[in-house]
Amino acid sequence: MTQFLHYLTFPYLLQGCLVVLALMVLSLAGGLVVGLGLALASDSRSPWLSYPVKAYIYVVRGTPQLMQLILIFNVLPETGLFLSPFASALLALTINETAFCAEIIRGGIGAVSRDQRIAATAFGFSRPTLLLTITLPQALRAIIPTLGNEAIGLLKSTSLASVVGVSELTLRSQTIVSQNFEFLPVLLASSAMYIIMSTVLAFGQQWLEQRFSLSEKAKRSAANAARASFGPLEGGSSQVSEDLDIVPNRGTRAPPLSSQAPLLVFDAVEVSYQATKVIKGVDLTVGQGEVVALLGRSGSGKSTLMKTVLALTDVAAGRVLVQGKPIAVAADGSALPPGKLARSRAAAEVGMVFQNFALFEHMTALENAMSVPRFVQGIPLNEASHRARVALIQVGLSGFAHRMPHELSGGQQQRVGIARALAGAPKVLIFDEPTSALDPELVGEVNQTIRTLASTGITMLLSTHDIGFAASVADRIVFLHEGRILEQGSPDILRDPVTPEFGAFLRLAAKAPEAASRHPNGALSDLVPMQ
Ligand SMILES: Nc1ncnc2c1ncn2[C@@H]1O[C@H](COP(=O)(O)OP(=O)(O)OP(=O)(O)O)[C@@H](O)[C@H]1O
Repeated sequence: MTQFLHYLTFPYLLQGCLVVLALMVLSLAGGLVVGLGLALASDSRSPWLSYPVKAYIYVVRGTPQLMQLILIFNVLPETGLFLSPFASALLALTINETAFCAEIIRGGIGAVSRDQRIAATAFGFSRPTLLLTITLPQALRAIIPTLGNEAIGLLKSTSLASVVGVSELTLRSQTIVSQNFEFLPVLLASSAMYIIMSTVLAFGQQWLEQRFSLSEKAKRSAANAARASFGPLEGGSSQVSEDLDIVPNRGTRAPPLSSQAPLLVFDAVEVSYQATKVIKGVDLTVGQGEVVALLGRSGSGKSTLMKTVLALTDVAAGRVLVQGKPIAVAADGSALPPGKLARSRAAAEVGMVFQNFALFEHMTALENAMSVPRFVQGIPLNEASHRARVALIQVGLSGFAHRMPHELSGGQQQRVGIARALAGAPKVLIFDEPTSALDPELVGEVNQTIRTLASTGITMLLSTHDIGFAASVADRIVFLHEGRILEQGSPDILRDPVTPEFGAFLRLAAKAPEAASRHPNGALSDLVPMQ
């Protein structure tokens, strides 16, 4: 025991631990930095980039680390590059780490929901901003456990450096043993040192997991909210009513300003997925201040048509104009490159609300609402926060600003989604079936929020399966069937469908009792013909 304790505190072995830690920390850091680049390149759409990177990862992961170490130590001098044993070992370990970290990071990025990335793209986040503010923070949180494992594995792998003469812990233990033959105390002491270092790493991993967990962030946000009250916006100060004029609530809906140029124009739009045409020549305009509701069966193309507004899906023929301009096309008719396309989306002043909310899960309600002013419009922090708070008040969620999405009901999450769209001060709001992912009892609060917004005179294009709601909110109903507009007109067309397809659609919808119960002014059957 005395011998064991003697070696456990033996400076020669402790210095070996420092070499182990230096090798581990430096190669992991290098592996993470290069691995991030490799992860992004391996997911690149360009095969010239992705295939070589995939091949590199395949080869590095498939060869023994010891062989890589010996190869680098012996082959590099033949090319005229002489590295110390430590540098050779560090290079070999780092190369190995790049491949493993690339795959770990790629897995983390893949774990971030696609909906969030689509939402950020729709709002005009540039690719680097999307990566830094949405994808990486969530990916890193997801990979902490795997990364902890990787760090511990790497700590042990540093012992391989002993074969090229790096004087790390294993080599130092062997040196002592070869001189005094005290195998047991020396090897037990060095093993205990490895275990102590691994334990520190495991605690570090646990701390990081805790620190970056969503529930921990929720606790911190709640504590912050308790410390600093919500501020002057709460309680209906005059500042609030002034600020709410971002979207002034006039109580009753202003008539559409049809004399002005339309905000949205769909001109003979066609969209195909692979060989299947799903939008087949749609002509539609949405005037300023108009609320247009798209109705149609599931699969009729409502979401696809809405996605064309922000160029989230390619248009095969025709054009879509927002405020008179195409989003994805340059003046010379060429397609905009990604950076310019993101700026074009941001400049379009379109706010979008998604079927599945697509909230940024690592951000509080306030941060979600701040995201567009802050990361897309470059508005300073204080003003972005102010705008976001105003938007949260508009959707009736001022008391929930510091809640994380997972602490909100579906209806509240969707209202945060609406606040996020509003905080960018859009000219047009697009709602893609905003209530279809909600339990029936939560639909009312979201519909009421949309109705209130509609009464302010903001331009809206919305798709819904809820005919009663469409009738109560829209100036114009548009019926889409198999990618074509079959009928459109005032909500009165709901009482008097012309085409058999629209009649059949309305009868089918009228049979759904939950749809009828959602209609604010009575049963849906009052509105639609029952044949
Ligand atoms: N990414 C895609 N790849 C291939 N086909 C797709 C894709 N997205 C949609 N489609 C197809 O395009 C058609 C229109 O889909 P879309 O989602 O626009 O309909 P929708 O009217 O919004 O339906 P729902 O009311 O169920 O949301 C459907 O046949 C659908 O299967």
